[in-house]
Amino acid sequence: MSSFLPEPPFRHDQSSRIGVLLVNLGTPAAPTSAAIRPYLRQFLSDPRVVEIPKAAWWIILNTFILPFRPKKTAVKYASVWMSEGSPLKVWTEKQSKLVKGWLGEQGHKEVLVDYAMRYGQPSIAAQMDKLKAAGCEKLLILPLYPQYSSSTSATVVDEVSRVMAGYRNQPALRTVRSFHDDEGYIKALAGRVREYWQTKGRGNHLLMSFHGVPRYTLDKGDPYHCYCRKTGRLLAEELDLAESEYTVAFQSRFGRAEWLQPYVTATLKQLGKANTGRLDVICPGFVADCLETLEEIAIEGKQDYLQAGGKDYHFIPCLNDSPLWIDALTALTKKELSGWLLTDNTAIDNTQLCTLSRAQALGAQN
Ligand SMILES: C=CC1=C(C)c2cc3[nH]c(cc4nc(cc5[nH]c(cc1n2)c(C)c5CCC(=O)O)C(CCC(=O)O)=C4C)c(C)c3C=C
Ligand SMILES: [Fe+2]
Ligand SMILES: [Fe+2]
Repeated sequence: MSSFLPEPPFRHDQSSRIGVLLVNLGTPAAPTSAAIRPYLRQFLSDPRVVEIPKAAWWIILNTFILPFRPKKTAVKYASVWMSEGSPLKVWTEKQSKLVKGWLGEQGHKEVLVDYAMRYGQPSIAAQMDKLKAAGCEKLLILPLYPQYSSSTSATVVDEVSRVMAGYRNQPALRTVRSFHDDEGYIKALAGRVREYWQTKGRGNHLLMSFHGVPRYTLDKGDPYHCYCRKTGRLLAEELDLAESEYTVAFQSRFGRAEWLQPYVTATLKQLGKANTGRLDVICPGFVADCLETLEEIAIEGKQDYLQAGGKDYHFIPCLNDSPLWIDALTALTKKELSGWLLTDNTAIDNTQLCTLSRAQALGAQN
């Protein structure tokens, strides 16, 4: 028997559309251990995320992590939960609505934009099905991780490929690999910092905190570390910062293995002890605020810094729905859709010119 899914009958009257799927990591449906456990199980069972032999990891996960971690994390999630839900979901959903609206305003009504989560809901499979059912024969997958890594963007592509493999009527597919040095993204980050400085004053030092990954992934050729460093350098250049005015560090270490260094906790203690005075902190690797920025950096990070002797600590919010970022994300989407958009000038003009001159030529013959 065929393993390919049945498709609805081909519709001759439906015009072809383009689907854009923004994909973020995922988040539990509620700040409770009951909701966190299945989310963590799915997330931490991904071999791209934890590269330990399957059987050994299964025992560790089910004996030492899943029975305890959800309860501890629930308290942290509760401290940052918004009235509309998890911050990661709230901001990601808003970003997809804004990009759809801004593309529509620019005349690209054939483009449908939605979002999915790699772990939890809405799933990549459900959202790809939805876009396909709405007539999308072309699909752009945009993982909302500026810095490519095997544990982020690649696992999104794995899941998209798995879903594609079940389709009889596959859409054309494009994926965005990394946008760590995209001009619009860097300018949006710089704009976020400048806007903060204008309203709240400016600190003596800027800490750029990126999510960490295990050190062995760098040794095995994952470019994530280099991409984070490059984003940091470009942001510093855009803000005219000297090397002594900023630090790049890595947060959210998980487990006992070595992760990318310097660790953010050690850096905060060092900066606090060194009489830095006021410290500003931004998380450029997260385009939406989430547990890791609002709890780990804005709350815990502040405690670490002040306890070490730091005087004043300011967390600069992530890009979220800032207009410069929505502009950048819309521009990035359009760049990646180049040649697909109906109003793509070069493509349309060429066809029209060609059709016109051919029609004229035929007209001249008759
Ligand atoms: C921004 C990129 C991210 C990378 C790289 C990343 C790697 C990575 N993460 C873990 C373990 C956990 N991460 C958790 C939360 C979390 N991680 C990211 C992003 C990256 N992770 C985000 C956006 C979030 C927040 C989700 C939210 O709901 O707000 C968690 C869950 C929280 C907790 O229990 O601490 C874990 C666990 C590993 C092992 C890893 C390795 C490559
Ligand atoms: Fe590097
Ligand atoms: Fe993480």
